[in-house]
Amino acid sequence: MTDPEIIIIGAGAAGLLAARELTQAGRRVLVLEARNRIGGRIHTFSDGGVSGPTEAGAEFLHGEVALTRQLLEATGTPCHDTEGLTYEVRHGQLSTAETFLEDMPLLLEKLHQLPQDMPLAEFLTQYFPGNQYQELRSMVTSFAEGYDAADARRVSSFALRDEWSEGGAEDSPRPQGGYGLLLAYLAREVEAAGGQIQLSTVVEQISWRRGHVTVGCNQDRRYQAAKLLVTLPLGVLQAEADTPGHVALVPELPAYRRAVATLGFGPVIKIMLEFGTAFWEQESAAVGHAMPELEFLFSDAPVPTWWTQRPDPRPLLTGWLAGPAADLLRAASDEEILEQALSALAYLFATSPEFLRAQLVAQRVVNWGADPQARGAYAYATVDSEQAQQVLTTPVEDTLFFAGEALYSGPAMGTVEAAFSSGQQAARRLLASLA
Ligand SMILES: Cc1cc2nc3c(=O)[nH]c(=O)nc-3n(C[C@H](O)[C@H](O)[C@H](O)COP(=O)(O)OP(=O)(O)OC[C@H]3O[C@@H](n4cnc5c(N)ncnc54)[C@H](O)[C@@H]3O)c2cc1C
Ligand SMILES: NC(=O)Cc1c[nH]c2ccccc12
Repeated sequence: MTDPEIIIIGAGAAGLLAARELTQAGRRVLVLEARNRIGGRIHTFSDGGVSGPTEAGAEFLHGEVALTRQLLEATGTPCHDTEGLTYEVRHGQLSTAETFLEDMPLLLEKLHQLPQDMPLAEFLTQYFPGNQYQELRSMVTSFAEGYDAADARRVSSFALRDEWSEGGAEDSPRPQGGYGLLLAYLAREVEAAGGQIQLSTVVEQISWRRGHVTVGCNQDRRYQAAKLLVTLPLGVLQAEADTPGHVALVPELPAYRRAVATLGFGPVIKIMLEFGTAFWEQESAAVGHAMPELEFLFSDAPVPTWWTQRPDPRPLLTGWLAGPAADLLRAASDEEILEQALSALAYLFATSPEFLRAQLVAQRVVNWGADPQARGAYAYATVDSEQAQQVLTTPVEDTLFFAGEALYSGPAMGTVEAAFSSGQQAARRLLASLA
C-alpha cells in the first residue's frame, strides 16, 4: 500500500467497524494490531482441547444491539437465548434462585429519588444504613462488582439505576459459533475494500502535529498518515509510563489523560473448564449438590459466578470473577487461579477437587487485568463520566480521533455494541474532517 491516509490503532470491534466504514468510503486505511490475532476483547477460541468455539472475552448480547444484529444477519449467524435454571449456594446451602434481590423495588425507588449522582458505596451508606440493611448493602455491592466489574467506591449510582431499571441480565442471548465470526467478517470486508490489517505490531509511541502523525512500533517500525484513530482499551490509555502496555503521546495530551483517568475500568478473570460429562446434572456418590438444567449459579464462593452453555449441552462450565476480587488476583498465576476455581466448584457441588480434576478435559484461565493489551475487561460509568467522554470524543486538531467501548455514552457502555457504535461515530467524524 502507498502511504495510508488514516492509521487505526487496534483491530477490535471499534477499530474494525471504523476501518470498514472508512475503506468503503474509498480511504486508504492501515490498521495496526499488537496481538497476533484480530478481535481484541472478543476472542472466540477452539484450540486447547475444547469441543467447540468458546468465548474468552465477550459472550452475551446486552439489550438493544442494532449494529450487532446487522452483523449477525450479514454473516447468517443465529442467536440463542440462554435457558435453564438459576441456582444459588450461600453458607453451603443450595437453592434455586427465585429473584436476584428481594429488595430490588425498594432499592430502585430510592435510586430514582436520588437528586444528585454519587458513587454507589456512598449511596448505600447514606440511604441504607445500619445492621438492618447489612445484607442488602453487601448483595448490591457484590452485584455491581461482579457484573459491572466496577469498584463500588467509584461507580455512578445513576448509571446503575438506569441499568437495573432495564431489567439487567435476565435475557442473555449468544451468537451461535461466537462473536469471533462477526469480527472475521468485518476484517474480510476491510481487506476486500483495500484496507490493510497488520498484526503483531505493538504501538509504542504516537507523535503528532496538526495534519500529520508518526506511529512508532516494536522492531523500530514507523508508519505515517494524516489522521489517526486510537481504539486502545481504556486500561491501556490509563497505563503510566514504564508500565506494561503504556503508549507514549508526543506531545502529551494532559486533558485527555485526565479524562481517561476519570472513567472506570474493571478487571475480569474468566475460567473455562470443559469436563468429560455434565456431572452436575444428577446426584451421585461423588456429587452431593446436583443442579439439573443448570444455567447460572451465583454464590458466596471465592469464584462466585458460573454458567453453562445451555441450550448447548456441552459440559463446559465458565467461572467469572470481576471487580476488586479479580484485582487481587492480577498477579496470580493461571495455575493458582485454576486451583481456586476447582476448590470453589468442589464447595458448590459438594464434591472434591480431585474428582473435578479427574473429570477435566480442557481448561483455560484468561486474566484480562494482567493482559498488557487490555489491562482490564470493560469500562463503567463514574460520577464524572459524561464530561470525560465529551473530552475524549472531541478530535484533537482534526488529527487524532478516539473510539472504543469506554467512549460510548449510551446505556450499554462496556459492551460489544458500544464498541461498534463508538467506532462508527468516530469514523463518520473522521470522514467529515476530510470532506
Ligand atoms: C471477559 C470479558 C467479558 C465480556 N463480556 C461481554 C459480553 O458478554 N457482552 C458484551 O457486549 N461485551 C462484553 N465484554 C466487553 C467487550 O468485549 C468489549 O466492550 C469490546 O470487545 C471492546 O472493543 P474495543 O474495540 O473497544 O476494544 P478492544 O477489543 O480491546 O480493541 C482494542 C485493540 O487494541 C489492541 N491494542 C492494545 N494495545 C495496543 C498497542 N500498543 N498497539 C496496537 N494495538 C494495541 C488490542 O490488542 C485490541 O485488539 C466483555 C469483555 C471481557 C474482557
Ligand atoms: N457477563 C457480561 O455480559 C458482563 C458484561 C460485559 N459488559 C458489561 C457492561 C455492563 C454490565 C455487565 C457487562
